[in-house]
Amino acid sequence: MREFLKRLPKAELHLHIEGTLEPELMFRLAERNAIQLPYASVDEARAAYQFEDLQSFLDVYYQGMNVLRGEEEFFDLALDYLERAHRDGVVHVELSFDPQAHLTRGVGLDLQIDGLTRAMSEAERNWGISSRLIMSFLRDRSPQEALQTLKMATPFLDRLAAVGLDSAERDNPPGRFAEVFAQARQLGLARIAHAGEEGPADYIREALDRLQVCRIDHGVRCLEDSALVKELRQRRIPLTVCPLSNVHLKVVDDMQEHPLPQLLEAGLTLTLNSDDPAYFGGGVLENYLACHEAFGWDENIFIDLAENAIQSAFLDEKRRRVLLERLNECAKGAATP
Ligand SMILES: Nc1ncnc2[nH]cnc12
Ligand SMILES: [Zn+2]
Repeated sequence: MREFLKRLPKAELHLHIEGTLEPELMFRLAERNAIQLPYASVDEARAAYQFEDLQSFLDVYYQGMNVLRGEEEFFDLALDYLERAHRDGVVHVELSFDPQAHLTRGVGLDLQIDGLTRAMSEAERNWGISSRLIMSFLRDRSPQEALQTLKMATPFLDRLAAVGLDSAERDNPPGRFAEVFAQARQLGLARIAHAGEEGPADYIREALDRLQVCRIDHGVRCLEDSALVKELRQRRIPLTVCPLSNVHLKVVDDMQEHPLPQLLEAGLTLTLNSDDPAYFGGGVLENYLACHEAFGWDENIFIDLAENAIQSAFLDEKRRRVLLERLNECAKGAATP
């Protein structure tokens, strides 16, 4: 199955580029910039990646990104990840970044976006992998700061596919960000938001109604509201589910307890993603494999999920057709049901 899942042309729609920072690269970048890390070694850093919930992870995640000081570090981070993704059979990535987490450390938005997009172009040239950039607002900071960040992004709008909303979900409902999402909409940007990861099903509804999002990141708690499930199904709103992340952040006890089979049974448009692969035990391929091991899913289910991701991606129609064609070729070689 690993070989089949590796060959399957996968699109990844939920990926925080800062969450791809492997300890090896963290140490290299720390040395380059003479930064003292709170870990004595790569092994010690990895051993510290034990989380109780989303907040305990975010504390480590924001600390780790301290080594990203200039354009070169953003470039190295993204190129390092895109090469790994390519080796795992990922053909398209939509990578989110958290500009406020860098602006507050004095790193300019131009350096962040230049470094990331330079790596994205190089990855496309080197390995044929396509990618888009999503600018996320931090929901545990003020709506005013999000508005300022959007304003700052005006010169770079042509390099952004969408805006997103992430960070600590509890007690930070999406509605707080209605104004900045309305402005993003007026600027022609698509909108997505994390909702229903740790927060209640109501936050998913609020993201749909007040932020007018076209995709929900996570969304696993939608099952608590059957009317919402019906709406998500009827409107074919994609959920970008990240099973290994949910296990590592104790949203669920283990893979066997993950609600993915119920979400599938409910007829929802699901995609599988890695969220923060450096912290949660692997990339998108490992997430596909974990589902095979936990639920016994066969090739046909993974073909459907891979198709959902390609159909739900911010892709031009020509590239979408190419990827669907590659998926078809791969499916022909798969076992028939
Ligand atoms: N899983 C997650 N939830 C919310 N914000 C995040 N930022 C990085 N990973 C995240
Ligand atoms: Zn996420």
